[in-house]
Amino acid sequence: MIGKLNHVAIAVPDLGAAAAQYRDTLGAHVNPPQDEPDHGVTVVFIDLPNTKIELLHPLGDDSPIAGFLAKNPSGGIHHICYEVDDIMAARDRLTAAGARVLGDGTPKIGAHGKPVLFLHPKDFTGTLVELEQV
Ligand SMILES: CC[C@H](C(=O)O)C(=O)SCCNC(=O)CCNC(=O)[C@H](O)C(C)(C)COP(=O)(O)OP(=O)(O)OC[C@H]1O[C@@H](n2cnc3c(N)ncnc32)[C@H](O)[C@@H]1OP(=O)(O)O
Ligand SMILES: [Co+2]
Repeated sequence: MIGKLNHVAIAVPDLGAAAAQYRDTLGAHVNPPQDEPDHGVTVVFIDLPNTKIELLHPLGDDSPIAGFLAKNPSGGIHHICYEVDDIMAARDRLTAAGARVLGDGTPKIGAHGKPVLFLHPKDFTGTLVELEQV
């Protein structure tokens, strides 16, 4: 069911500083910031030869990553995103297996304009998993 690793997301306290570090210190191709109000974050995608890094910063008062950054003020790896062919079939398979799909189970449109879902970290060895239909 899960396919390629689409991205690894890192929550950061200072988006500009983190983007500059990836651009200048690590020499990576850094894309401009994208506000994603529907998700409560601003994201910066960094293109790597085999996947992407997604830098995340809270947007608005009710960001789902605010708690994570409060617990990890220097930032940290927030989630990993796997690609799936059929997100509804994936959701139904995961729900049947007893995994918690976050929200009401209805995919949202993510930063790449594709449907995404999130799975509770406590059900996947302490790791927040995002699925993106490609
Ligand atoms: C623009 C879309 C973009 C894209 O790629 O397209 C995105 O990726 S948007 C990314 C931001 N959106 C989300 O993360 C949505 C899903 N996340 C959530 O709903 C919350 O973050 C949630 C429910 C995972 C955690 O929320 P919160 O921290 O407020 O809840 P708790 O404090 O109750 O946490 C419960 C429990 O889980 C641990 N936790 C929280 N976040 C993470 C994490 N990222 N990785 C691992 N573990 C996490 C937290 O420490 C609690 O554990 P406990 O042992 O009980 O302390
Ligand atoms: Co993501």
